[in-house]
Amino acid sequence: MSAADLSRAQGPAPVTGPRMTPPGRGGPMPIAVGKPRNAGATLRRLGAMLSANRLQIVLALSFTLGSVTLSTLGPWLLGRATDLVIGAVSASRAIDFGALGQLLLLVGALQAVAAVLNWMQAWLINGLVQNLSREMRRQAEDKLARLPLPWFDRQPHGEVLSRVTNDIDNVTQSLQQLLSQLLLSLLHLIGVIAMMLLLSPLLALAAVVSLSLSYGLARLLAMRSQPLFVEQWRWTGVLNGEVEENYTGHSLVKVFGHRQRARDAFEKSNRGLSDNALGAQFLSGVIQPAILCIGNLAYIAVVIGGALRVASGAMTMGALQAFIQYVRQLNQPVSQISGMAAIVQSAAASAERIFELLDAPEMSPEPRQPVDAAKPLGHVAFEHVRFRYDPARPLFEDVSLEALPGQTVAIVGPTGAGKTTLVNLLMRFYEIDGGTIRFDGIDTRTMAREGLRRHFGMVLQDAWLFGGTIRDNIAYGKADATEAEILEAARACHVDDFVHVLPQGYDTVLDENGSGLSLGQRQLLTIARAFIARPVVLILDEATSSVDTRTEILVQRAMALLRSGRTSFVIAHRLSTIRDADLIVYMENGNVIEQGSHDALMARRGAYWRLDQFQVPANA
Ligand SMILES: Nc1ncnc2c1ncn2[C@@H]1O[C@H](COP(=O)(O)OP(=O)(O)OP(=O)(O)O)[C@@H](O)[C@H]1O
Repeated sequence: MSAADLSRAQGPAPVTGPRMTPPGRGGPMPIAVGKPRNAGATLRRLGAMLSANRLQIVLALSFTLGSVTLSTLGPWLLGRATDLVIGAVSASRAIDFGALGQLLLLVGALQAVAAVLNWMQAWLINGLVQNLSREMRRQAEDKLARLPLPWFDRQPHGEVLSRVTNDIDNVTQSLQQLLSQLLLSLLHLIGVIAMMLLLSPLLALAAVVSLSLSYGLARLLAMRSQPLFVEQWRWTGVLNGEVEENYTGHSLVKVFGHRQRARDAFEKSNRGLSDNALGAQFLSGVIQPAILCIGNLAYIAVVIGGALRVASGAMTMGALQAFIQYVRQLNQPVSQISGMAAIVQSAAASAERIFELLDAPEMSPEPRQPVDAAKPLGHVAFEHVRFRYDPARPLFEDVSLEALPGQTVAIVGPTGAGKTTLVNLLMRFYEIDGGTIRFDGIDTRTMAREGLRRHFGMVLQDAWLFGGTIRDNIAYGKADATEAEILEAARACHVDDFVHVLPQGYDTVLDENGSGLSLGQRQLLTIARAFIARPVVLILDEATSSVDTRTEILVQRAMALLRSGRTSFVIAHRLSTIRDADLIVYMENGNVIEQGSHDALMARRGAYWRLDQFQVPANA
């Protein structure tokens, strides 16, 4: 059995993925996660999740409205101040500095209040979105623990990890932007257009026409650049894959003389990436200058038209000044709103992937009143067990075997025989389709999964360690392990032999690959971990990988000690190590072909005998 089987049960580790740069927009970028299938329904569901904090949303909306209204009044009041000065000068009157001061103070106060309201809405929305993000992570984490292993089999690991990390992250960042900026920009746009219409409907029309032109052009360029961005990220993925493959298989690439082929493939991907990135960046880079250019032309038209209206007395100088300021403010909300479409799409696609995970069918529910063995003895029995991973591919059709308390049962057979599957079913990583598996006479389906698994200890081929000290790695087997127990386990399993020569001893920090320790040492460490847990039933997956002879003897010795006095299932790859097992079960294509003691099976001269003959030279 590989550690992958176990790690599937233990859930994912974080990964990061590429982020996509949409045209003409700064700030956090949406991830290239594809198009949502049903954006409307997904956004409604997101909205329903957000509506749990209705009060915060209403407050944030009110603050935004207040902030935009106050800041939009600024240019108009300044225009009135200008008219006050010009009116006094042209009528050769003294300037009313009192009124002027009041107007300027009012503008300053309005801007200050608007800034405070703006800050408060950002703070509220930040809290709102972070709450949602935390809730989504919590739900995803809970869900992963409830999903059956077959679900994980169908998903690439990276895909699951990406949903829990990148997608939630993307939804959070996008919502943050959407909620704070979209509304602000929309209200700002409405406010500015309303003020312009009030000041001069004719000039307002000219400004709105120019605005529509810039928007149309921006959309056209964005549509052209979009496929190039998609290609850019596709090539980035290909290139990343190649770099990873060539880096991890560096020596193999060289040994098999594939260096030139790897270089050619890399060159192709590298060119694909740079060509598409160049096109995408060029088109998206043109958007801002084009908008700016149209905006400037409109600005000139407004200034000339406005000046003519002032000259004809249809408009005051202050009104023109205010109008020009509003024209200047028009572009920003428009470009922000146009960039939001990409964020909405990206957020909806990510949210859809998260909801897919949250809605995936779960494991069969736990029994209402789970049964457990009061004094577990370790009696395990498979009774006519039927099981298929794939309904169309038969595997276990009628498997029966029994391990009495304290017995060692060795499971042997060619690759793909079903040895790991037997363990998967025993631990209820998968549910059987028929028959019964009993633990101390209790049908395991009537036990809680956690409760059942507590009786088992596993030592797998791929010695699974986690980032932490050697002490932590041993103590992982027992939550409240004392120092004396850790030392006892370490000594019994020959871990102490190599740890006491390490400069940091038991405080030596390992990474999750256990680098710094040999394979044999890592195996000894996992044996010590099982030793300290003192489970009733042991599952040992014998190492096939070669370790040096001395370490192998130590591993064998530690495993033998671990087995003594407890029921053990040993997935054996070398028959020499299981000759003294109480029961040897020979499997092939999911069927138990033979079972009995070594001597009995040898006497039968069947499949086991043939396997033994085949292995003799290796064992000799
Ligand atoms: N998660 C899975 N989904 C679908 N089929 C699977 C899954 N795991 C194993 N199988 C299939 O079930 C059969 C038994 O596999 P299993 O891993 O139990 O064999 P094994 O005897 O442990 O092999 P090995 O000695 O190579 O580890 C194989 O045909 C395998 O392809």
